[in-house]
Amino acid sequence: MRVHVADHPLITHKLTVLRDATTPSPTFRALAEELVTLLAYEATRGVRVEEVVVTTPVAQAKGLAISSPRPLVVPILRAGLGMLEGMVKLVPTAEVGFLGMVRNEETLQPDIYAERLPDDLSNRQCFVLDPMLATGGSLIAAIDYLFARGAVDVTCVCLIAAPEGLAAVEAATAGREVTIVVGALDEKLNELGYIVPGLGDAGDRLYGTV
Ligand SMILES: O=P(O)(O)OC[C@H]1O[C@H](OP(=O)(O)OP(=O)(O)O)[C@H](O)[C@@H]1O
Ligand SMILES: O=c1cc[nH]c(=O)[nH]1
Ligand SMILES: [Mg+2]
Repeated sequence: MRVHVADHPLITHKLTVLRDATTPSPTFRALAEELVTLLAYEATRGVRVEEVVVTTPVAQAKGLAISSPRPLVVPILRAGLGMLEGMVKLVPTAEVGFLGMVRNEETLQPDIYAERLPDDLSNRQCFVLDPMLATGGSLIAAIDYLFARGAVDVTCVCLIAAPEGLAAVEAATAGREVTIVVGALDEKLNELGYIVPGLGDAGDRLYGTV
């Protein structure tokens, strides 16, 4: 598994405002979107492309175009939806599929409650969006789901990860083509399974349920 922890002052600055408990939902949503666009730059480093030639007003120029089949972007509902616009801004031709997952707050086990994905993901590059990688249970279930459908490689874009969750994803996906791009690697999980210091419940903060 390849892990890239973003080390850029702009990303850390935006994450700092996001973490602040006094940041209201509208600002939180705007920042989450901006952060994804910055992280997507790194996450799409390995996007499959093919050589093309275009005619400029002066001459022919060799260039690159995203190749077929198009990348598939999969936000994990609910919180991952707050990252979708930022990602498709950068890759407007991507197809979008959805996975709805909720973590049982007592057992911390993920449950898939909705799915809208192409049936066949063979030969597809998938980009999973979920702001929080805590125990890793949700991301592991999402990655397993995509590989079971035929995906060939999965890149996950997260805003904040806990070391415990990252290690769990690494152990569960050994031998498969998985990349994690994350804005910050935090200290630990607390006894409730929340990332410390983290930013609280990303879904609640995005959608104003607290
Ligand atoms: O790594 P894990 O321990 O599995 O936790 C991370 C998951 O928890 C949050 O979703 P949540 O279940 O709160 O659903 P929501 O997005 O609807 O709030 C988050 O968006 C991840 O999907
Ligand atoms: O810290 C956490 C852990 C799981 N889900 C969240 O939204 N935040
Ligand atoms: Mg939540």
